[in-house]
Order: sequence, then structure tokens, then C-alpha cells
Amino acid sequence: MKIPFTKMHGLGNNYIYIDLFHTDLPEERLSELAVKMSNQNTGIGSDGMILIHPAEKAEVGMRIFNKDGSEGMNCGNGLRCTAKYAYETGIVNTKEFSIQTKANVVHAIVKVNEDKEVEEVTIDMGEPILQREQIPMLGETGTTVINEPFQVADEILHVTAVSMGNPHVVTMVDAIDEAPLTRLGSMMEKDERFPEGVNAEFIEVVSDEELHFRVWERGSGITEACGTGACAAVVAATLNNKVTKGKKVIVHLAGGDLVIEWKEDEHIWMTGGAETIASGIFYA
Ligand SMILES: N[C@@H](CCC[C@H](N)C(=O)O)C(=O)O
Repeated sequence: MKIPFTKMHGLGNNYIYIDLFHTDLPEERLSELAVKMSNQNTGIGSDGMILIHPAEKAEVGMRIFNKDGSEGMNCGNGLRCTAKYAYETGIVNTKEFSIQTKANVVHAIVKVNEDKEVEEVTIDMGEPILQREQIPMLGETGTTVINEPFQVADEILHVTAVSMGNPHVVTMVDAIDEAPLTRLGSMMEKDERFPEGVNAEFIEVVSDEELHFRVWERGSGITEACGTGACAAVVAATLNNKVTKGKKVIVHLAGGDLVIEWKEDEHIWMTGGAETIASGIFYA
């Protein structure tokens, strides 16, 4: 089977994009294909696979598969790259359009240069979900998880849990370089208190408009960036009174910066870059 692909990244968070407006893929092979394409030695090498497809409720649809073949519900960096791809290939012909994920329908705005290339994308990511059972996280129904003690191995962290359509657990640390990503990331991802697994983020708050961020992603491990994670981080910092709602926050990720704003109407806006790396044929 020959599959046309484009490899793109958002701040180093890189996926293989397949355009299902112009190609067909069998549903039963999607998970296996994500694993194969993501392999750095025998595939293309990536954090996973993203499908750009016709959708019922929006102009464009997006599905994300992690490196291990599991399907995620949402992907912030993937949304910006999908918006760039959709505009530059003519799937859409307006600078504002909607994208449907498994989690929700979001609104994308592309900033285009004189060569008609998308330079930057802003997405209205919708509202964060804070109810424990909707994260989902085990514990008392109807409660939120803000600065809650959480023992992993022999360490007691204080975590805040946020869903951006996909689950995130955010821990504040004093120094980002000392974040226990390698030591605790995998254990947190698979902790039984998160029945669907979780993306684990560590943040160092610099000021009420700036924070450092590192992530261990569910299904992919350490990545350079996570867009939904950056949104969750700003929500967590706000809920812990470190950041003011309605103010733009610069999030410094390993692969670059995102600007995130949790507005008074509860919607979270994310602005950042999206880049095309290469395109070609994958022999499956
Ligand atoms: N990198 C993404 C999130 C991808 C999905 C995530 N690993 C999950 O399983 O929830 C982003 O930029 O948001």
C-alpha cells in the first residue's frame, strides 16, 4: 500500500499527516500504521499520525494517533498544523474556519504572508473541563482537582487536573530543569487513578505572564511541545492563583513558545507556529 504523507511540526511536536480528502485508509489499519510510521528506524519517525478528513460538523476534521497507536481525542499542535495544511492546499479558502476533533469543534484563524503561506495560527480551543469524573480521574464525584496531594513512587506531588478534551495533570515545580519528567512521567501516564491514562506536565511559573513547561505525553513519552498541555498549564496556573484570567501568558516549551489566554468567557485561545517538514510516499 502506498500512502502519500506530509510531515509537519508545531514547536517540534511532529506528526505524519495523511490527507483523507484525497486518500483512503482502512479504519482497521490506522493504529498499526501510526506505530509503523512513527518508528525512527523502520518508518518516518514522529510523535504519531494525524488524519485530516471531511467532517460532519466542521469544514475540516482531525484525528490524532499517538506513537504507540492509541487514539487521542485532541491535539493543539496538530490543530495548528491541520489549519496550515487545509489553507495552503485549498481544502478551505477562508482565513477563518472550523475544525472538528473527537473532543469538540474549534475555530481556527490563520495568519498568511505575501507568498500565501500560513505563518501563525490562532485557535479558540473552547472551554477546559475541570470536573474530576470528566477528566477522568478517580475520587469523589463532583469535585475538582486543584493542588491535590498525589503520591508517585516515593514522592508526594501537588497536582491540578484539567481536560482539554484529553486528560492532563499539571505539577508546579521550583525549577523546570529539575522537573522529574524521565523519572515519574511514565508512572504518572499509567497511574490507575487516571483510568484513560494522562498527559503529565511540569511547569515553573516565572511571572503572571510567563511560564516554563515540559511534558510527558500519553502514548508518545517526552515530546518537544504539547498544545493542549500548554492550555491546561495556564488553566492550572490560574486556578492556583499564579496567573490572572484574561491575561495572555507566554508558555516556553522545549521546542518554542505559545501564547495562551484563558478569557473571561471561559474559552482558551492558543497562538503559535506550524511548519511543514517534508512530503512523500510511505510504503506500508
Ligand atoms: N501533542 C498533542 C496531544 C496529543 C495527544 C495526547 N498525547 C493524548 O493522548 O491525549 C498536543 O499538542 O496537544
